Amino acid sequence: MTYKIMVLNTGSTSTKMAVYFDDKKVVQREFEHTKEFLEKYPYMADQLPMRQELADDFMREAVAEYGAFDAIVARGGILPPIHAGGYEINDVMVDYLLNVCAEEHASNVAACIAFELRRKYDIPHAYIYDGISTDELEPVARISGIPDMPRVSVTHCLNMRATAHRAASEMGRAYGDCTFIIAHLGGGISMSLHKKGLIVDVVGDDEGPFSPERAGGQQVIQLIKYLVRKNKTDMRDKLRVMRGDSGLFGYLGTSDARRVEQMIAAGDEKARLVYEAMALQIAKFIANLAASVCGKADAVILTGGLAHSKMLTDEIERRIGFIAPVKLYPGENEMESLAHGAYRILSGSERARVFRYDK
Ligand SMILES: Nc1ncnc2c1ncn2[C@@H]1O[C@H](COP(=O)(O)OP(=O)(O)OP(=O)(O)O)[C@@H](O)[C@H]1O
Ligand SMILES: CCCC(=O)O
Repeated sequence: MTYKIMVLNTGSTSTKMAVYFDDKKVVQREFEHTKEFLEKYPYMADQLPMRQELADDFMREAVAEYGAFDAIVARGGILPPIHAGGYEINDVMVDYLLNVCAEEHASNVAACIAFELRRKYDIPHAYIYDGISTDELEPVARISGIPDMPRVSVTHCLNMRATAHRAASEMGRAYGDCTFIIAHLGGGISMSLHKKGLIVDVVGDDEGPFSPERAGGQQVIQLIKYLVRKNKTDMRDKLRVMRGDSGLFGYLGTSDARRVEQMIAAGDEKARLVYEAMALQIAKFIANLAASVCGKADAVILTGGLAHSKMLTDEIERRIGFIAPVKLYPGENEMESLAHGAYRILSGSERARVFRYDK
């Protein structure tokens, strides 16, 4: 039997959908949303009807072409801490994402759309997989310094965990036997430490290096003073400082690293300084995770779109090559990772969990 799987990924600048038969991609479509276009939606939830309509159109065409689907799988949003792997999307999860979650993130609407498509097209299952709030931190990694504000794990878990499995398999080893430090270098940057099959420590996108469009970790007192000075009053304004308006974009007016490299090649010294600073910060936070395992890692893995950049990866490797061999897995493979997760659940090698939330 062949499983038909619809994949849905709502990103900050696009809505991507794909049809998979088992673990093979049949077709993918990407709907781009420009920054200017999205400006008219004050909150992420406001984008729901627009993205829902796009997804519905694609779903309708896909059902007409391929018949009924067995599952739809969506990128998980900012949920309370969850386990790695798959969860069945239920009304509790949708209610949390729409009405409880205070943090804006493009992936928050994916599960809501998938739940509705499941109902409308009578699809037996709707899942999220390796959601961004996957949290397997060791107790020692939870201690933040503020007793009633423990560290949480919010990362590009989907790509990093899939990449860790791929690297282990290419090394002829079981994932659970490897220790990897993984850096997802995308529009946002986050990192994770994989040990004995668990993600035991992380560097979140708001505590690590700055990235093409995000601020990364800051000197906290300076940040508080800055937000007050700039009169950033509501949560959305504050979050835009952290995610969207900062990083390469804030300094150089572009979040496209390829453009930044062209600027450097043309002799732009500011672009060179900022790009070098980003590489240095990435290297420092990789070393930060190395401390958690006393430097005993099997590999440092660089993934995400920026891992295509030789200028950047060479500079990172120059600084942290002493920790472990550096492996490159450029790109983000999110659609494939979602589809493969759903396929493993449908074919019985993994089980989907039930999402619960106690108010
Ligand atoms: N060949 C390349 N050389 C240098 N940089 C590249 C290359 N290809 C992509 N990038 C850069 O990678 C970054 C985007 O990475 P990616 O596509 O993984 O991020 P995203 O999906 O937009 O965001 P996120 O990963 O936070 O969800 C951009 O800065 C882009 O310019
Ligand atoms: C760091 C949170 C994951 C994401 O932004 O995609």
